Amino acid sequence: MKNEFVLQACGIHKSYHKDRIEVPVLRGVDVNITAGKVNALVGRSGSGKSTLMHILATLDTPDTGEVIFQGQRIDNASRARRDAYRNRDIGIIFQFYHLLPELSAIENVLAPMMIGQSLWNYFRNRREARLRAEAMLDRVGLLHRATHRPTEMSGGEMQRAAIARALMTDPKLLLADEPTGNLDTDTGETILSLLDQLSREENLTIVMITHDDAIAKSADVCYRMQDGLLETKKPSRNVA
Ligand SMILES: Nc1ncnc2c1ncn2[C@@H]1O[C@H](COP(=O)(O)OP(=O)(O)OP(=O)(O)O)[C@@H](O)[C@H]1O
Repeated sequence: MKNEFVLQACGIHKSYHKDRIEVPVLRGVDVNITAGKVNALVGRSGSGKSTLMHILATLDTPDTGEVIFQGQRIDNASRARRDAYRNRDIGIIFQFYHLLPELSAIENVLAPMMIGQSLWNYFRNRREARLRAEAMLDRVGLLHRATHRPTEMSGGEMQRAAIARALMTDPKLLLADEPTGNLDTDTGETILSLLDQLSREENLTIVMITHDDAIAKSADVCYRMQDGLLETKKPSRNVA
């Protein structure tokens, strides 16, 4: 089926080396990320979820194996192509938001455009970028906090700002590493519903890493990381 899987990884092996001892983490991971769905990668702490996410984001390279985005290999693509993939094709959000403390919410949303000068080419001019930033803050329900700095926002608001920043280039795919890991249960649920809504309304594919089975079960598709391998795909909402 064309485009059923927006992102695929096959035969991913990854070991770390510490004090000349090999620490195998991924031992042949295969994953097919279903387009337009919320895909959860669940596993206990230390099982290798973040390692896999970094490889999917091309922030790290596998020892062996392939990462394929929209049918094209991305793990061994040129540096320029990998940069474009990270900066435009996908959005990334993290547990601790990674906002710059001295910038307001809207400046944080615009920050990747300021730092990566080439990203300015994505917009015709600064005004267009600013309008897009305002629209994305509005999309995540944070426009009323546009001028607030991170210390003047709640955890949920900071994560909304990070989501708005990730949406700036209209990515196909959002990678989320424990997006609710630093939030209380209720705030976490509102962020999960926002991600769910974005997936359904914008046809955005979401890959969400979590150690929490309850969160994983709320996803459309769930994969479990165990002993360096990813268990077969299951429709999580049907799992007891
Ligand atoms: N740079 C490194 N050098 C050596 N070992 C590492 C390194 N980074 C991670 N590890 C080890 O690799 C394993 C997997 O780490 P990873 O962060 O991918 O797990 P995780 O499932 O995301 O865990 P958590 O849910 O606690 O964040 C862990 O046992 C960790 O100690």
